[in-house]
Formats: sequence, C-alpha cells, structure tokens
Amino acid sequence: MSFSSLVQDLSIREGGNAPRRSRPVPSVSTIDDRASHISRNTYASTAATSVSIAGDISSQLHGGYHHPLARAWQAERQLTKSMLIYPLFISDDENDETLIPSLPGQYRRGLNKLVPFLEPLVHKGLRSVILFGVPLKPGSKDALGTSADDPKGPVIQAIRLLKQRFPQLFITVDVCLCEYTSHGHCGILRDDGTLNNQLSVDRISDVSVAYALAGAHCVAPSDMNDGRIRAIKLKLIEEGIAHKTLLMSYAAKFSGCLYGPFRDAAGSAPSFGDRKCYQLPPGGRGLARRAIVRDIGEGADIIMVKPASQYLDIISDAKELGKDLPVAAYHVSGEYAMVHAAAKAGVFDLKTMAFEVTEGILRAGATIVISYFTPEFLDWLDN
Ligand SMILES: NCc1[nH]cc(CCC(=O)O)c1CC(=O)O
Ligand SMILES: [Zn+2]
Ligand SMILES: [Zn+2]
Repeated sequence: MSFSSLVQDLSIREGGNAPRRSRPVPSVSTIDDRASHISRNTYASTAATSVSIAGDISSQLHGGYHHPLARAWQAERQLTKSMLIYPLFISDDENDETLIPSLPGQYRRGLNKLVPFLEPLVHKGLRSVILFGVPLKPGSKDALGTSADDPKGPVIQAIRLLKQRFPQLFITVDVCLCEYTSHGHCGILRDDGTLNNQLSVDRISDVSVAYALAGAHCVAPSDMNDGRIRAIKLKLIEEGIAHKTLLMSYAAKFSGCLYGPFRDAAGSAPSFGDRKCYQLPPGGRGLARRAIVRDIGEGADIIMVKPASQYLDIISDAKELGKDLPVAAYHVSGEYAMVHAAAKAGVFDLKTMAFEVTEGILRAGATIVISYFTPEFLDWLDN
C-alpha cells in the first residue's frame, strides 16, 4: 500500500461521515508517526520538498482523546444524574394516565399513578422533579387562576404526597397562572387584555408561598411579570420560610414556537393573543441579559434559561453575569419533540442526539438541566 493511500485511508477512518471501504484499513498503530498529521491536501507539497515535520508537535491533538476516558476528560463538565430535573404533569383526575400525543413517551398523571411511576425512577437515581398542575375538571379555571393554590388541587396534594413517599426527592414547582386562568394568560388581565403586573405579581407570590408552605423545596415562577422575584422573596421571608425555599427564576424565557406540546399537555394555550409582550423576543440578547441581572438583584437563587438549544449564547451570558449562581436550562417540549421526530425519521440516533444536545447545554454553562429525557438518561448514564 502506498503512503498516500495509507494517509487517505486514515483520514476516511477518522472522518466518521465518509462511507466505509471494503478494503481493510490499517490500524493506527502501524502508521508512521509522521503520517498521522499530514492531511491528504498537504501531503503532496510537503513530500515534494521533503520538509521535516517530526519536530512539529503543536498539530498533534488526536493523542489527547484517543481513549474513551481521555475524551471524557476533555469535557469541562459531564452530565450526572444530580444535574437532571424531570417535568411532571399532574392532573386533578386521580386515576388519569394519558399519553400526550405531541410529547412522545410523556404522560399526564393523576395522584394515584404518581408513586408507582416514580418509584423505579427514584431507585435508578432520580433526584429532582418539577411539577405542573393540569386542572381538567369543568369550572376549575377562572379569570384570576383561583385554583392554582387550591389546597385540594393536584399540585399541593402532589407536593405532600411526594414529600412523604420520597423524602430524598427535591421538589420544584413551576409557578404560573396560565394553567388555571380561563383566558390562558400567565397573570391577571386588565380590561384591554394586557397583564396587570401588580395584581399578577401579588397573586404569583401568594401561590409561591402556598407551594412552599406545602413543602416544595423550590418555587420557579415562569410567568415573566416584572418584579415577581423580589415580591416572592419578600413574602417567603415574611412567612419565615425563605431559609428553606430555593427561588429559581425563569429569568430568560423566550417566546416562540417551542412550547406547543407543553400547552397541549397542560391545556394552557392562551385563548386569544400570544405571550410576546411578556416572554422575551427571540433576538433579544440584551434584554435577556438585563432580565438576568435584574433577577439576580431581586434575590433569585438560580437563573434559568429557556428554551435551551436555540439559546446557548444566553446560557453562557447567564453564567458570565451570574458567576456565583448555578444556571439551569430548560430543554423544552418542542425541543424534545423535534429530537424525537428527527430520530424517528432516521436523521440520527435518539440517544446520541440526546447526549449531544445536553452536552452542548452543559458546555454553554448550565449545571442543571430540566429534561423530558431524564428517565432515559438514568438508564443511559448507568451504561
Ligand atoms: N408558563 C407556563 C410554562 N412553564 C413552562 C412552560 C414550557 C415548558 C415546555 O415547553 O416544556 C410553560 C409554557 C408557556 O409559557 O407557554
Ligand atoms: Zn409556568
Ligand atoms: Zn404561564
């Protein structure tokens, strides 16, 4: 075999995407040291002038990641089970267990189905969940979102149940009104259909305190009203529970089309208009940075960016602006559904992509990932 075809074979071998040849490929160790970093394109000229390249050590990278463990060492941080938060949809029908068509493999569950479902996951190392309430009963929605903190409602009941059955499980609760309002918006509205910020913030902070008093370890307001972090923090202090309640802000939450499957699951699509006047415009990096700085100043313990894969620059901004705070990223329903759809269409392997996208999120700066892939990751991380 000629030297040039050997080099060519090597580049094909390492190219990954190139089709495999039927001809046996020499193992890397049989190839002369000097050959391994000559690309096919540069070979002709270097060979012609017989330039010595033996002393050129700066172009040698492959040795640093040949072994699987060495590749793992190249990552700034690696996904671990404790980084994952699993979203759960809890409906007010106790025996409900309904597959959400647009969210492959995810179910809406009633209280009776929760413990049997979670038991094996907790045994596999599930550390944390985030709860979303889904009121299905007729009459459970009104203009003020009254049922959000109903002591007999699904969320407060679920907090109590999970605390009792899984004392080690960290329970986060999403705080918003859109699941509970008749109009499907994330707060209380004025007559002109815009958000009444003051009334909304008062209500959101009352609901947060109700969840925390029921035992939630963390409250995560996703409503995007101005000033809610400060209001919630102050009410938690007033109630004497600020010291044991983590406040996670959906600080940089963008409007867009990636929450569709979630709204199917939660029945929380707005009945008119959209959320563009309170969720951030997708191009608004500066606005996101201001929202992050503001929420840190108002007392957020963790900053969240959402969605994740389209907003990796914002995750890295959050890490830079909040050097001393953990950053969470929400890989949202639409992102999850896209990965599933593409895998189903044969574009890529589901598991490989789930890891690639999650590693991208970690690389950008997050150390907490809210992911619908959590149950799969618990298995995958064991192998
Ligand atoms: N405000 C409620 C809320 N909390 C989390 C999500 C989205 C999560 C997902 O898509 O997975 C939403 C939907 C929305 O804002 O419309
Ligand atoms: Zn919400
Ligand atoms: Zn909402």
